[in-house]
Amino acid sequence: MSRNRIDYSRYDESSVPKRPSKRGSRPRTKDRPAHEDAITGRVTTVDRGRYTIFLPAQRKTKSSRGAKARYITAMRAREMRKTAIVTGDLVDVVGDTSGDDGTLARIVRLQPRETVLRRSADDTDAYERIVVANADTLVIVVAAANPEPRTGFIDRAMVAAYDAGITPILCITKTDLAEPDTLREHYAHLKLEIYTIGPVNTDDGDPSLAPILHPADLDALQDRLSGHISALIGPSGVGKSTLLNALTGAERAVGHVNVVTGRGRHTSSSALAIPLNQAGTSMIIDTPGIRSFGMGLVDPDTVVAAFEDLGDAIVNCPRGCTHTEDSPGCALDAWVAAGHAGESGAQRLASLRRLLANRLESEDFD
Ligand SMILES: Nc1nc2c(ncn2[C@@H]2O[C@H](COP(=O)(O)OP(=O)(O)OP(=O)(O)O)[C@@H](O)[C@H]2O)c(=O)[nH]1
Ligand SMILES: [Zn+2]
Repeated sequence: MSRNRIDYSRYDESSVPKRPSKRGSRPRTKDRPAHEDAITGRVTTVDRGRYTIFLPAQRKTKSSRGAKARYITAMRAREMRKTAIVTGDLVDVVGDTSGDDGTLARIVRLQPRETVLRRSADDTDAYERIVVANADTLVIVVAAANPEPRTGFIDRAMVAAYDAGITPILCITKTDLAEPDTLREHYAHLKLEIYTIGPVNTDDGDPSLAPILHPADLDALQDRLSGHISALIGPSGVGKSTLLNALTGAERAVGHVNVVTGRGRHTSSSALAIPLNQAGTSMIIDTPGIRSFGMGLVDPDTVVAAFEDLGDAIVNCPRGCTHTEDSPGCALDAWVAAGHAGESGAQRLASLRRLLANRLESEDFD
């Protein structure tokens, strides 16, 4: 599908072309530099020029001895110094890739990104910077109560996800404190996938005890996240750490290293990817310190196109149509009136337009 996308490179030096397809990931032979022996891993976190990289387990073959999953620390090779590399990036590394203490490998290539999430510009930085690469799922975490869920937050996170080509899912925590029904209804027409998470030790227990999350709730979410690279975002206090610990706790022995950072406690404000399996095909990416996703560059066409029963309508819209209620000649109204979006098409369109309008509000996450 070809869309008129904004040229992000004008805004952010760290942009790289999106990967057209899984197959096109190898650079063309004429461009392929040396380093044929490089191996590929995923950046799990970045701290002051040092990249922690998860190398998945490699099966033993005739030409290779195989290897256990491990973390290594690397820096960028000289020719990569101007290339921004973020959590979630797939990189090719050479040098000492043993992961032994004190070793430092070199990143010689950045693989094309499938998706990017940007954090918004703020007082300290005028640019929307890429903070997570290659996530295919965005888990939007809100509490049923304490703090009260805010639909504005959820809406903007959804728009950021759709714009980035990422599937958003909603995870409602603290279901012991309130029924999540109102939220469910609010999003029913958008067909947003919703998971609920509650504790087994409700109210009557000692409030100083950490909540133990319900295994059935966790299983359902874990199943959904398996085989995916998922970024987690949520306002402060919703129980994100509790959830992350529950989801990843059982897997801390992966690769026999501290799976959280590979190197002790996580202190940088960079996003942090936590592998859930040895193959590195399932990961959860925590996004601490990211208050909101960058939406200054959101393309309304891309967001509408994410809705399969509405996206086809917009070829008939005037050039530059923003698809809002007051956009003159927006073809979505006629499309829905003609029944192309089904019986609840009107509500669905209203919900979509609410998303598009809410993205322009500059409210922070917390
Ligand atoms: N009642 C109830 N409390 C919970 C639940 N999950 C977490 N909490 C409590 O909510 C508070 C916040 O939980 P955290 O896991 O620290 O939340 P967080 O989202 O990581 O918060 P920040 O660190 O501020 O970002 C803690 O006191 C938890 O014990 C739950 O399911 N029910
Ligand atoms: Zn339109």
